[in-house]
Amino acid sequence: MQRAAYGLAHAVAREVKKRRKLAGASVTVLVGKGNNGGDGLFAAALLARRGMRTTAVLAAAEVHAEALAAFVAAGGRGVRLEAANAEELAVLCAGDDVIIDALLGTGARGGLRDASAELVASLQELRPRLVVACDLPSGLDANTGEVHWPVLDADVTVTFGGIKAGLMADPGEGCAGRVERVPIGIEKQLEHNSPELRRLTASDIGALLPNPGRRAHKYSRGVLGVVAGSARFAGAAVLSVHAAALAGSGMVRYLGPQAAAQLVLARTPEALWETDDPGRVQAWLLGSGVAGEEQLERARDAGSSALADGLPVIVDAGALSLLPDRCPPHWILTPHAGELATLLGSLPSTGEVKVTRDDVESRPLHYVRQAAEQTGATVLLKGATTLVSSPSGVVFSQSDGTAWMATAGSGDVLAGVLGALLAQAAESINDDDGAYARLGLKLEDRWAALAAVAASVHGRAGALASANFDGGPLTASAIMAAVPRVIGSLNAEYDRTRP
Ligand SMILES: NC(=O)C1=CN([C@@H]2O[C@H](COP(=O)(O)OP(=O)(O)OC[C@H]3O[C@@H](n4cnc5c(N)ncnc54)[C@H](OP(=O)(O)O)[C@@H]3O)[C@@H](O)[C@H]2O)[C@@H](O)CC1
Ligand SMILES: [K+]
Repeated sequence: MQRAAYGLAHAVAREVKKRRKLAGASVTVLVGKGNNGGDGLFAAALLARRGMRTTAVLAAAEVHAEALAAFVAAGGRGVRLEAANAEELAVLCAGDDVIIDALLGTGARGGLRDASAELVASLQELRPRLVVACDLPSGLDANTGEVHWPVLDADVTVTFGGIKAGLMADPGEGCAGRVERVPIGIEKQLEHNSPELRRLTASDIGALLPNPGRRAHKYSRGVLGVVAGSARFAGAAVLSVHAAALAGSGMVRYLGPQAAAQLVLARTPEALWETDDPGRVQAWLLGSGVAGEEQLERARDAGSSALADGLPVIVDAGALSLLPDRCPPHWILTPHAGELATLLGSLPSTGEVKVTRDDVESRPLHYVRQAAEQTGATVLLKGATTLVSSPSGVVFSQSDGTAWMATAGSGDVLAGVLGALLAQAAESINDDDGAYARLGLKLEDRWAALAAVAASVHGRAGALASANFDGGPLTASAIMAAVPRVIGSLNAEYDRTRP
């Protein structure tokens, strides 16, 4: 607990010092009855000793006794929270330089109640200057990222030991701000619990990105077949094919109506337009912008032959209605929340329960796992945080992008990037015993890991492109244009640092 409190106090002091002098700055810690409140009080005691004006709002009749004694001994002032003073205290706290949220931690059942809920709801409206959450924002489920409102949005979350799953899945991650981990000596124990939710780091991604060998030629580099776009949504074909070319496929074969093909070839003269049997491909991308019977039929045919030949397939947008009864794990579905709700509703195994877009958005981790389990496919659920579930239940979470990436065509670019990686990795992924094994990835979870690599490359490309415009807005084309540089720098960084 002392290590946790020290780490928390250190982070709070650093954040305050970015804005003003520490001595004389005001901090209020919101204290619940458990050890989370204890961490908050010990941290506040350390901050009091560094000259901050410290107040503790005690939200329970009994709080961590030893921590309260340390806090009082350091000169801190305690105020008891009651229904009658919740609003008034909210106004007072909102004027502070920083608030520490130590109401509920990993021992919480459900969300904030009564006066605590009232205090936090009012505070959230008053938009405090700086909020640091102790371990996790109170009201978050540490294991799922599900949220019991109200929650006080944190600027920084200082979390102890391992990064909880609930800080890597929305809507929880969206409340946590920047997450910082403080090691407290229990990390070795955590490593032995099989990690069910993983986030790949830049060096993991560098290790998994396909790299052409010297003897590579365009066929060995991975040929991607694409059934995307339609007369109405031709842009999806243009974007997905071009993104696939930029992300390193050896060749892209496009199948679709002439009008869309002309636009595809105008943007990507390297692509081939196939009017009948497309010949050899290593992987398929089906569905982005696909509409109308003729193009759906092409997607259906390509899907059937891929299934027969054991080829990996990305199933996006329009093709999500064409799934076989059971998909293999090397079929990667790429829905957004609304499409996932529709997909779940269409599966006989879901039964009578109606799943809505809102349901998926409030419990993305739950539903992405459910979809992977029910379909047998790997499922990539797009969002600010992208979750990829392997049918085994192992989930990857990547959150490398910017909010500007929620723009038309962004998903088509992701599908193209994933297609390129899949085509390049298809022939080696099952017998690769190096990179994947070194990261402790089981054979069955490799497709999910590769999809997470694509999500991260896409996110990083968006972040880089936006940074090029000083953090400004993006088009899908701008995201796409940054993809080669992101892949290049991840590879270069990995080469510099690899073991
Ligand atoms: N684990 C570790 O190794 C380390 C843990 N550390 C720290 O400990 C924290 C976990 O502490 P914790 O277990 O005491 O849980 P925490 O959330 O503070 O209190 C829960 C208490 O509140 C109650 N309660 C429950 N739900 C409620 C609700 N909705 N509304 C109101 N009350 C509610 C419930 O009591 P009950 O109602 O059951 O009597 C329960 O006793 C963790 O987040 C981290 O900060 C670190 O110091 C380092 C090492
Ligand atoms: K907390």
